[in-house]
Amino acid sequence: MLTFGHNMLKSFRMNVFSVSQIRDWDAFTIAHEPIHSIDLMERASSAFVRWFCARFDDRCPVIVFCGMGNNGGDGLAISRMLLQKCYNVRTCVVKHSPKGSADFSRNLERLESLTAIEWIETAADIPTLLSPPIVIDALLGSGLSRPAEGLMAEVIQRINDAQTPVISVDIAAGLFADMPNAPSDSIIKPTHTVAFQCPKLAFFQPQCAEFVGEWDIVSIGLSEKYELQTPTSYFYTDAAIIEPFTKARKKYSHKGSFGHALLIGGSYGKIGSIVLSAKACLRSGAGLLTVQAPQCGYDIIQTSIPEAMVLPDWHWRINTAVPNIEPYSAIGIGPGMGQDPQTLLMLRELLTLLTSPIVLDADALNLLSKHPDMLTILPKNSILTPHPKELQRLLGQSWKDDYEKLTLLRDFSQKYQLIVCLKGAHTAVALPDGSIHFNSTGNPGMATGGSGDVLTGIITGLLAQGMHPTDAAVFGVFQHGKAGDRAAQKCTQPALIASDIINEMRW
Ligand SMILES: NC(=O)C1=CN([C@@H]2O[C@H](COP(=O)(O)OP(=O)(O)OC[C@H]3O[C@@H](n4cnc5c(N)ncnc54)[C@H](OP(=O)(O)O)[C@@H]3O)[C@@H](O)[C@H]2O)[C@@H](O)CC1
Ligand SMILES: Nc1ncnc2c1ncn2[C@@H]1O[C@H](COP(=O)(O)OP(=O)(O)O)[C@@H](O)[C@H]1O
Ligand SMILES: [K+]
Repeated sequence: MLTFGHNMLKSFRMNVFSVSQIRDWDAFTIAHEPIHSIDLMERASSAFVRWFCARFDDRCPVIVFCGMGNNGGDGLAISRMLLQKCYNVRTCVVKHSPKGSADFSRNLERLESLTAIEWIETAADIPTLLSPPIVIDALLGSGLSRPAEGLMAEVIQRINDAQTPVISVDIAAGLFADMPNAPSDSIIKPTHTVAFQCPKLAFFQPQCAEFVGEWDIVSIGLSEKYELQTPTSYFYTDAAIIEPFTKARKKYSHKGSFGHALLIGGSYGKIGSIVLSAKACLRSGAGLLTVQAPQCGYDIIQTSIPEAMVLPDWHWRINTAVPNIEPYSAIGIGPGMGQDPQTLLMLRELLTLLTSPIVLDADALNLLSKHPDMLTILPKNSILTPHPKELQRLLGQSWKDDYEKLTLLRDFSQKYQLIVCLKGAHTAVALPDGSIHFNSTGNPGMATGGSGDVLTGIITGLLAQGMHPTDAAVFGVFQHGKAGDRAAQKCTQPALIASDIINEMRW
């Protein structure tokens, strides 16, 4: 009867590899394509140059700072290509090592025949960045083996002090790609990072935000075979996710074909939360929706969402009644619900009745945090949508850095076999198989009361239509952010309110 059922996520995601996997990917491509490493560097550099030239014209003076590893080699090749396109380019190389990598040295020879290289051997050699050029940072890439120190740290500091756009090649110099830096480390603060082939884990960590800036991925044609055969736990959900879910509705489908969702929430003064969830749930395509809310919400919901049915609680201010769950294909609970002891009893009783996954948000999560024994009775693949504070409460502990946060998130999701959507920029969806899926959509305009309630409604609506819980979570998070992006385009980020996200939902 329902449209979706099996997990379609598998073939529509981008892998996020570790540094050592990226190194192996490089080597695999070199061996199997086959291609010489110097030609792969040429491919990477021209991909960067295409990105660059599409955004900055040849009137902008450019200064390329290079190290002596392969990231520096990229920088030298980028300098040559920009010179050949008539850009005004200076190339500075930081002499941090007696000898450069082989491909660095080849590119040095190639560039020296076109222009003079400025060597930085002491702090006195660092050029003054007075009339701000655009800086290209090819100082250090994914091969960073220790924090930048000495002369390298000095160069990084001087670039950061200059008020100028900085574009990092592959990753900002000094930033570890997949482990935490110390707070005192010297790291470039780029306006943009242009990464080769796949994002680095650091790009998704709030603590790395100023060391990443805006980022883009450029393809450099690394082996598809390697990507398919190499296991990873981290994935990036980009626009390709939409493809399998954009099927037209069948001609003779009817409202019964698209499930019946039940949303439980709202309390006196917070009926708006469940109204937002309800509207989003209907817009997600659910065939029917019932909302269970306290008596005080009855008129509000009937008036503001005539499309929804209402199951009023006998209690005026809070939810207390355990619903008959039989008619519903999915249930979402929590927005605006409050944490009254009677509501807790209802939640506990409801959980014992469930046989299929449920969506839990807001106060349902807070009640779970206070009574963690209930976590063990949640059906496998139930979907939790905490923001970081709610996650902290669920875990009963905080984390020392964002990398530890991901480990704790994964352990929690695997321990209880739950899907956990940790909300924020790049919402991280942790699945019971141990994988974590970072979202690509959304914007800071969505940091406004009610945005999360909208997400609960969307995921519940997708689940009600029979979508696999994994797909409902990852796809729902993606579409929620996408609608938020459309809304921000229309009304700007500060003016965006949660209702705008609902109004911009499209499938
Ligand atoms: N597959 C791809 O994506 C492709 C990647 N490519 C490019 O290769 C880059 C990775 O290159 P990479 O491995 O040579 O490393 P890179 O970052 O240049 O630095 C290593 C050098 O720096 C040194 N060093 C380390 N830490 C240091 C520190 N703190 N302070 C000072 N020195 C330090 C280290 O020497 P060590 O002293 O550790 O022996 C070594 O000499 C990658 O980011 C991308 O730009 C493309 O060309 C082709 C396709
Ligand atoms: N800076 C941001 N970038 C992208 N998305 C964001 C950002 N801030 C918040 N969001 C999104 O907005 C929603 C906020 O949810 P939540 O914190 O639960 O808000 P509320 O409780 O007010 O509904 C989440 O889906 C989150 O991913
Ligand atoms: K770099």
